Amino acid sequence: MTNLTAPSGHPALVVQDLSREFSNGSETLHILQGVGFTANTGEAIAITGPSGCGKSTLLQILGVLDHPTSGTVSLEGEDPFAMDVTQQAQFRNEKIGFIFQDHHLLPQLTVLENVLLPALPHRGISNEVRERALMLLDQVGLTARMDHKPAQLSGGERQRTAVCRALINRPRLLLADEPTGNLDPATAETVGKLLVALALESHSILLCVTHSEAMAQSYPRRCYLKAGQLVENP
Ligand SMILES: Nc1ncnc2c1ncn2[C@@H]1O[C@H](COP(=O)(O)OP(=O)(O)OP(=O)(O)O)[C@@H](O)[C@H]1O
Repeated sequence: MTNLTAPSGHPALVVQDLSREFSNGSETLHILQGVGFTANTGEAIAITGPSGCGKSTLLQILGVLDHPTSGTVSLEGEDPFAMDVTQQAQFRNEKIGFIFQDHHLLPQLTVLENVLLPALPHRGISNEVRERALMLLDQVGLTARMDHKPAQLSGGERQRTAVCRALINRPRLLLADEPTGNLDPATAETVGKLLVALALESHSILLCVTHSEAMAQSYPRRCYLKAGQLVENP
């Protein structure tokens, strides 16, 4: 399914037969129905599909913020759903980066402090971590803004900060849910390109849910979620 292989010869991310059901009173909603795919380090995959088909649900499961009804997920050989909640929290913090439609920055912290935040429980704020934060901020053009608070930034600047924050720990898996959905088309294109470039440079797997056909077309690999199934390169 993929061209690249991880050093071990196994795909870095293996998703098998993933299902998710929700109970709404007497009704059972079958949202994901046997989703399976593999991805390797350095891959960027766009995920599209109709509203309500389960795109966010899939990202929530892969980000260990939700759990599957059945099926398995393996990231670099680790199964997060075989872990207890403390191990899951550590796994999430160390291995996964998130970018949402809304920036979710903490308003009382500066841009730099927001970017450094995920490193605190993981590695602490060493010189190396601080240098990485400064390097990321430089790459997204926010060096001059690093002491500003989120309220002082534009929407695009806030999302660029969120991209840096998601990448500070060099996550193995970067999950982006409509990351440019609140931005105007030109800013969306800029932020979208930065996201892909920085994810690849950080050797992450990027999974990006988008409603933007233009953004999806710019990805080397595209998947479509429909009727609970994930289809490659529609
Ligand atoms: N906790 C829950 N309980 C019951 N139903 C849920 C729950 N979470 C999600 N759903 C349902 O699962 C379906 C898929 O939701 P999801 O948010 O994953 O879709 P989506 O493809 O991301 O949609 P959109 O493109 O509109 O954001 C929806 O019908 C939603 O109502």
